[in-house]
Amino acid sequence: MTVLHARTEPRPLWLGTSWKMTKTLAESRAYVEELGHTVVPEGVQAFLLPPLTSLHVVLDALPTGSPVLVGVQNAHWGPDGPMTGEVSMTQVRDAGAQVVEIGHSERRGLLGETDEMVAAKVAAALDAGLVPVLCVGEPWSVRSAGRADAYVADQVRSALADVDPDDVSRVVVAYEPVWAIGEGGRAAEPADVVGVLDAIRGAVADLAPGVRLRALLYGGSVTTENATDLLDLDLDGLFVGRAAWTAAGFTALLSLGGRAVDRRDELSSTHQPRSR
Ligand SMILES: O=C[C@H](O)COP(=O)(O)O
Repeated sequence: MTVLHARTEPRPLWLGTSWKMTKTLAESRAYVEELGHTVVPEGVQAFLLPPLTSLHVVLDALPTGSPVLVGVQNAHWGPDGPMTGEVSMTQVRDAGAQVVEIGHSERRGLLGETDEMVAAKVAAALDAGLVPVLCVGEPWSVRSAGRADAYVADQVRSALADVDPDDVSRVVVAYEPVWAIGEGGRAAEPADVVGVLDAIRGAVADLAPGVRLRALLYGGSVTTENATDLLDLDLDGLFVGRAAWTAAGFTALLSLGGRAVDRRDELSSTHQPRSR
């Protein structure tokens, strides 16, 4: 069962995709050219996170004035300098990125990214004027032990430890349970998600009383089949992998996002106090 929530103006519904380690330059250009014909529904904030190699192609191929935000899937926390193979937040900003993904579970689990590195990256992203999309989420062992809420709240507290409370409103958090991501993952049921979203909001309230995140998203095996139920939860959007790796897939999800915005707006208007 899902519970529909009114949209609180002017908060948009975010719908974004990371292409992870897929797509050549030609494939990236073809995707964006196809997407170029899509009108992003009003009230939806779309974002694309191509591989770093395709950043420029994506920026070039988007129509002038496109509302789609473009970013990268990772950057280093340090200043420019001797760090072979890495790129800094300043460098990706200079290359045109507006958004940077931080702390995806594939990087934490497979590439040794620690909570400390994640926290340093969030602070560095904000310093560079980027929108950090901070990924958090529990492995199945933690979920099955009934500790998902506490585990994810700890990840959020740790990642935002070095952030000025006022800047918490510039951070997007994506709740992505590790067991829900990628091939072999299974999408979380709405009931799996709500408690963790509340725990994230609770952790943010402890760190920055009265401050709301820029957006709180869900990600992990999102498809056109489950997006509507997920978008009827009290969250600000979805972060999608495979289902948006074609322009047609992303377009279909944007359209579902537009319908979710309409439902939220309708609900808001029916809850307006009557004028006297
Ligand atoms: O970056 C997106 C998430 O990791 C979800 O990926 P997925 O939708 O392919 O499960």
